[in-house]
Amino acid sequence: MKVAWAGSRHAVEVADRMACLVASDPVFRKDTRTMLSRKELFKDTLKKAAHAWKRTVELHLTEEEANLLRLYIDQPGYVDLHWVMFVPAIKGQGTEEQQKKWLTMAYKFQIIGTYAQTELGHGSNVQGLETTATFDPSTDEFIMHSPTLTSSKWWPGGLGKTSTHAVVYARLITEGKDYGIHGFIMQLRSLDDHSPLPGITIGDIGGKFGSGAYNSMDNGVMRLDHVRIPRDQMLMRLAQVTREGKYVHSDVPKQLLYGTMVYVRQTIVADASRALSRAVCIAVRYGAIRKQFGSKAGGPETQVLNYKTQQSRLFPFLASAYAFRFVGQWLKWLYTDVTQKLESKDFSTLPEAHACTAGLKSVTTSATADAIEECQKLCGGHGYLNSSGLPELFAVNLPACTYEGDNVVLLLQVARFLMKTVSQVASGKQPVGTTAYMGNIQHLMQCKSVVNTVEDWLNPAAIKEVFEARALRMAVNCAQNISKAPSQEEGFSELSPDLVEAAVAHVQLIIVTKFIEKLQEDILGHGVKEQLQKLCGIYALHLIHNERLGKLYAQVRPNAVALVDAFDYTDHYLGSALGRYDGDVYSALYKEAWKDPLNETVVPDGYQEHLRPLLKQQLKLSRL
Ligand SMILES: CC/C=C\C/C=C\C/C=C\C/C=C\CC/C=C/C(=O)SCCNC(=O)CCNC(=O)[C@H](O)C(C)(C)COP(=O)(O)OP(=O)(O)OC[C@H]1O[C@@H](n2cnc3c(N)ncnc32)[C@H](O)[C@@H]1OP(=O)(O)O
Ligand SMILES: Cc1cc2nc3c(=O)[nH]c(=O)nc-3n(C[C@H](O)[C@H](O)[C@H](O)COP(=O)(O)OP(=O)(O)OC[C@H]3O[C@@H](n4cnc5c(N)ncnc54)[C@H](O)[C@@H]3O)c2cc1C
Repeated sequence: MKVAWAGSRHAVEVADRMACLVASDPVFRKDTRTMLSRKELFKDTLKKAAHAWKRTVELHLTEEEANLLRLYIDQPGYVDLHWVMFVPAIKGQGTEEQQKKWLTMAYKFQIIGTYAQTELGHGSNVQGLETTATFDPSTDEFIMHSPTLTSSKWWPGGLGKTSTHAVVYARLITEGKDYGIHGFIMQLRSLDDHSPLPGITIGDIGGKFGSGAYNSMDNGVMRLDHVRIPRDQMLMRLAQVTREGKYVHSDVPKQLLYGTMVYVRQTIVADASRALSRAVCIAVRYGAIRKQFGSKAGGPETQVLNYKTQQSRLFPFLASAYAFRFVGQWLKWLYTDVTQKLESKDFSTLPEAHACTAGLKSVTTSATADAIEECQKLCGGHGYLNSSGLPELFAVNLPACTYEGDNVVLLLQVARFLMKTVSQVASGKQPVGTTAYMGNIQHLMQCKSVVNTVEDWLNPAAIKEVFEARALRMAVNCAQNISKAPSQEEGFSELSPDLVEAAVAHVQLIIVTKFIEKLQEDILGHGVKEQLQKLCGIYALHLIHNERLGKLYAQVRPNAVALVDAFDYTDHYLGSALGRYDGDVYSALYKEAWKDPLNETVVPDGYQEHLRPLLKQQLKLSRL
């Protein structure tokens, strides 16, 4: 099962090696992270990032190994933005010459970069950004400027205190005309003493949700006051400004400007499955250890995992973790395929790639955030302790519902794609890829489900047809209702809640389909495929019909702990007293409690000042 989860034997081996490297290095300790002040936490992040880089160089780690090392350190920081957004933005939007110049420095960490798109006034509406980049032909430079308070860059990770450079998104103005949003490389801080360059005001935007968690990241604010940069720092793969100031657009779709977001959304699906699997691992292992009430008077107490209510709340998350993992692996393949096509100037699959990455990012991160919260409840009181690992896991993953595109805004993008596809089908065009099922409209609009029993849900053809019919009927229903509205735009706006539901149904169909396709592969190991078939059934059925699931849960229960062991997480990475591999939960909880700064003294600070006078006062009053 470990191989099925990881994707290959090689993936299991390299992940194990990197996880152990991190777990065995004292610099990467994280058990007291939630007790650090913001300043201490930030400094700890700087230390860990520098140490990780030192180890990467010393051990000559490959890119794959270095990425895993960063993942297992498990502490958001400026390096995430550098590798996940700054480098990909230059790769996707820079010319070969620009890539050579900037990536050479970025790969050696001679510069640290971030992705500065969002502003105080606009995040979702990228076309509404206000920062300007005005070309000055007299000096061959762009003047980068924040004309209003709301144009302040706001949120970019690593911007606050660390980044030396950024890809900054701004409105390109040349020859008096506004050509809309483009990317520019800017140096922000001195490479000698790290002070901001003239004209740049820069800082951290302040503490965020939860203790520890995303507070290790210095999300930043930046204002630009007529800062000049050379013309060749405009990213010029998609469009150029000539020496004379002429704007020239390449013959590529302008949406490629959004390419970095497509790339990152795809990686976020993998992150979501990992976060969900960690929460499920904690809740399942703890559920096997925690006992409450006896079945008979004097008999042994019951493991809480054996309660049917516990199973019906938890096993759909277990199934979802596997479902998201497999769809994430497929999405990575899709992204690679689209990128290769783009390189040979085939842009035909770009809209589908956008819809798939946007939709899957949205559905998987929303489900993951909800599930982590529920796992806290599934662990009872102990789940609410920081030492359970769940509060921090929740706080770190909650913003994934917002960053890289608000989840509702992204589902509306999927809905827009679906409405276009429905209208193309109506005019006789055969849809392809993940919308190919819409071509089967006559049948799917009328067919009746052949699913009657739990066993029917293990029949892939039956499952797929149910999900196809549901997604298609919801999309067609929306399209019909939009066509009755005074205008397309008004109809879309009025029906947006229904459109979001239709988009979710389409995305869930993709997830179910990719799970089924995974089951058609050669899967080694005794009983592994059978367990995955049950999980696929649970994932599909829990979205449609909760009542019939009890039988499947009972079949999964004997292997529940093994199914989470297959995630192959070290105790260090899981970071949970409740989810420990050895099950020694109570000693761990007890030991963790004594690490809290409040326990440094037996009598707390503040006793003499506040508590003692109060108690004495009350004592005096009672004696009167
Ligand atoms: C150890 C670490 C632990 C935990 C951390 C875990 C993981 C960390 C990993 C990664 C993440 C790291 C850090 C997070 C950092 C976060 C960064 C950010 O948030 S960056 C900012 C991201 N911002 C957004 O996503 C903004 C969202 N808005 C948009 O994308 C667009 O504006 C929107 C699509 C909503 C609207 O675009 P617009 O042009 O205004 O409108 P329109 O709808 O008309 O679209 C026009 C046309 O273009 C098509 N299209 C839109 N987007 C894309 C795209 N990306 N690709 C291709 N095509 C696109 C759209 O469909 C339409 O097409 P048609 O005209 O209909 O054909
Ligand atoms: C932790 C974190 C890290 C981030 N890192 C970065 C970074 O590194 N670089 C960067 O540039 N940005 C970053 N961001 C910013 C992030 O990309 C934006 O916050 C995100 O795109 C959402 O935009 P917004 O904040 O403007 O939300 P808004 O668009 O203001 O959303 C507010 C509400 O309005 C709703 N809404 C908005 N538009 C519509 C619509 N058309 N129809 C229906 N409902 C709508 C949304 O659903 C939401 O409920 C980060 C954000 C966070 C939280």
